Amino acid sequence: MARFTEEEKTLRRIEKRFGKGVVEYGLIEGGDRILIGLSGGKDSLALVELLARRARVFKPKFSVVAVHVVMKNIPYQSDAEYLRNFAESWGVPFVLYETEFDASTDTRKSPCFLCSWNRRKALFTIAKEQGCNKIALGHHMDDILETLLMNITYQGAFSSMPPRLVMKKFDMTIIRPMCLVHEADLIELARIRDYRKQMKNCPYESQSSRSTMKGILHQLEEMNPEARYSLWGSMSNVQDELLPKRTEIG
Ligand SMILES: Nc1ncnc2c1ncn2[C@@H]1O[C@H](COP(=O)(O)OP(=O)(O)OP(=O)(O)O)[C@@H](O)[C@H]1O
Repeated sequence: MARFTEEEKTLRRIEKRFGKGVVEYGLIEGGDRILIGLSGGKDSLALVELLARRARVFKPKFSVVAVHVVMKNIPYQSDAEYLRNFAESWGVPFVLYETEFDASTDTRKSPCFLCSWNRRKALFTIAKEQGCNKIALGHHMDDILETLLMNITYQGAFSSMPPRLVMKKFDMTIIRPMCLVHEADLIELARIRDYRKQMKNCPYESQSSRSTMKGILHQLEEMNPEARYSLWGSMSNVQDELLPKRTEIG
């Protein structure tokens, strides 16, 4: 019987969960042209690799193109040449898109909100320019579960980031093909492949409540090793009749 090394096992696990997410949530169809948002972080680097490999073997055919958006007014640094070489080494065409926004026009909104809103807008613009019908983002299972816990805790809403979001108004679909891939495996992949770390991260970035939630997710998994699967399952097992419902007044 074939024996696999720990590295091979990690790679096979990632491929398996990636494929399962793609199929289970119907993320890729023949003829798709998918724009990959490549931030330079480990997750979107992995996404380029996984989608590129699948594009080679998947029938019916689909195609991919990667874009890195640079917000010129935010002093973070990314190595665009590294990203270009990385994408092209997987046979994925690479686009660098520079844009900026004026934070003084809306001082009520935080720079992070404005930056991500403008980045999202840029992704839609490039997707249209590149003839893409889908935009793929590098969120993984842990991101989605942390967002679920954050939305329950801070927004009082049972919601998260769906694997597939059809935006009719923009004639565009957002997909998260790594929705079933675990972050621990992506950390391991980054080590195996020796992905280069982002040169300088955004100075405004505050990850505090997200990293606290990451800790809480780990604590839940210590209590119950199956906790992440229960949390995931809860999103498609909402037992409406067992939840509080206000009676209409008047
Ligand atoms: N500057 C960017 N250019 C293109 N796509 C981006 C950019 N920043 C983020 N994205 C897309 O949005 C996703 C979520 O962004 P987020 O900032 O949460 O991730 P990240 O921590 O920067 O990096 P990663 O998810 O790649 O490790 C990324 O995985 C990527 O697909």
